[in-house]
Amino acid sequence: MRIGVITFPGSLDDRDAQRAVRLAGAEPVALWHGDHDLHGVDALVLPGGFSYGDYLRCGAIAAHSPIMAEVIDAANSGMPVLGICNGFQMLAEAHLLAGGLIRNDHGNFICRDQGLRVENTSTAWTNDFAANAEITIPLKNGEGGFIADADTINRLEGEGQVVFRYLGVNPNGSINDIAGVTNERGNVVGLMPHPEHAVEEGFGPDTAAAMRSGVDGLSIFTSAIRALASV
Ligand SMILES: NC(=O)CC[C@H](N)C(=O)O
Repeated sequence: MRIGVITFPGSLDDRDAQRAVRLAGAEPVALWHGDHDLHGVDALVLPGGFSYGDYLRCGAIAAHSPIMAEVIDAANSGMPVLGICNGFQMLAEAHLLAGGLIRNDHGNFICRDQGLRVENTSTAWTNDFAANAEITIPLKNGEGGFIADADTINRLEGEGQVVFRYLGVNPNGSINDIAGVTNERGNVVGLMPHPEHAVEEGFGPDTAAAMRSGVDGLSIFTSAIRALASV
C-alpha cells in the first residue's frame, strides 16, 4: 500500500507524516506540489506547515498548486485524502471540505497536547478507532477556528460529518468545538491537531500528563490501510 505525502513550499510536517505512514505499515511516497503526477499512490496526505508563509489565508495559495488538480480528481473518485492542519486549511480552500479556518479567537499561535473525541468511526481515516474514542494528540496552529454558516453546521452535524471534537476548553473558538470534518463520502478528512506527531512512544504528547500511550495518532494511518484493504 502506497500513501503519498505532498510537500508544498513551507511544508513542515511532511517528513513526520511519511514516518507515520511507514510506522502504520504502508509505504510513504514523497510527492511535490509542482508536479501533475500522483505516482500511482493509493491515498494522499496533505501535511501541516506554513505553505507560502501563511500569506493571504493559511492554505489559500497552496490550494491552487499544480498538483491540486490531481488531488481534487482523486478525492472525487473516492481516494482517501487526509489534510492535517495546514493540509486541512488547503482542503477547505479547495472546497473538498465544507467550512473554513480562521485566526484563533485569542489571536495567538497555540501549541499543546489536545484531547479529542472521535465522533465518526466510519471514515477512511477513523475506522480503526473505537466508537467515541477519546485521544490526545498535539495541536499547533494560528488559524484553527472552524467556521461555516448555520445551514452548513447543521448539515455537518446532522450527517455525522463532524469527525473530531475538542475536549475540555475550546482552544480556538471553533464552532461547536469542531476539530475535524469529513466529506459526504467519508474519504476526505481534515483535522487541525497533528496525529503524525503521536505515533511513537516517548515522542508524542506528555504521556504522564495524558495518561496515555502517546501513540493515539497512529490509528488515523492504520485506518486508511484498513479502508484500502477492504476495497
Ligand atoms: N501546524 C500547522 O500546520 C500550522 C498551520 C498554519 N500555518 C497555522 O498556523 O494555522
